[in-house]
Amino acid sequence: MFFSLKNFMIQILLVINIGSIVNTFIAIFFYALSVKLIYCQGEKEEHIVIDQQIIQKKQAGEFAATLITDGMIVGLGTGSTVRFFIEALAAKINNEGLNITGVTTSNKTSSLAKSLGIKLASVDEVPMIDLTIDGADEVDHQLNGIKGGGAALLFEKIVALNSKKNIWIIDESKYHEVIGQFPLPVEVVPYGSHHLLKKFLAADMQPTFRRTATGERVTTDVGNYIIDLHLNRIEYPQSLAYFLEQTIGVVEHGLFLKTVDEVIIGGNQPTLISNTKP
Ligand SMILES: O=C(CO)[C@H](O)[C@H](O)COP(=O)(O)O
Repeated sequence: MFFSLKNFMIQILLVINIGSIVNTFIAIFFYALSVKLIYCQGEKEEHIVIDQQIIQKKQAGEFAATLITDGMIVGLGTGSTVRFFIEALAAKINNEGLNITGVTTSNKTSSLAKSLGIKLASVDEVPMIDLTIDGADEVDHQLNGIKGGGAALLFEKIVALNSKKNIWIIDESKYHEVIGQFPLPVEVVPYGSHHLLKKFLAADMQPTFRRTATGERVTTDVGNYIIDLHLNRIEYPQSLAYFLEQTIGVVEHGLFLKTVDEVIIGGNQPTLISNTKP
């Protein structure tokens, strides 16, 4: 009797244990399923946001092409948004037989424009550029901008400063109250660049050398390095620009202040924001 009661108790305990193990597995299964569902949902939303950005870039680029008229000398910026503009411009030149001269801001843009048959000249071969269409990485409500995500900031600034009018084309995710979320690119001479990095580090600017996917330092079209400053919020862009311009070894920085005349934000009806500041 004693033995059979003991056996009975063991059986009960086994059943309870097996039950709890099964329950644990079921719980783990449903937990994993819910994590996967949340993850997939997040991924899907991220894709929708990215798709939306690409659509707006295309809308802004194509709208900018409608502003180009016969005989213009046109500054051609760099980047994925400008690519849409250049493609639309090349089609317009072909369809309407326009005489357009492009002035490019990078080797990448030169190759693209040449491949599409756009006539090119260097900035020194033209008296003045009529209109430059470029992208931007971030723009604030005063139309200060951060540029250089494509490492072309030096030529972009030279072309912008030699243009009668500058227009940036962006998607709405780049338009913020204050700039600084996008890391600020600073183009530096390789010689002494480690000391510059330490200087920026000491100034709490969170600097990093920009690197390629394979880990090499990114070099610009003229062989300089890019140091990105992770500042998060740039409250006083003018003072920061002044500090960087006084720093030996800095060739150029990505703060484009009082440069742009209009910003086009892509949309079904693109939004045009004019710079009203003198
Ligand atoms: O400044 C730039 C390149 O130096 C680009 O204009 C900027 O990075 C925007 O690029 P995208 O249109 O690909 O978002």
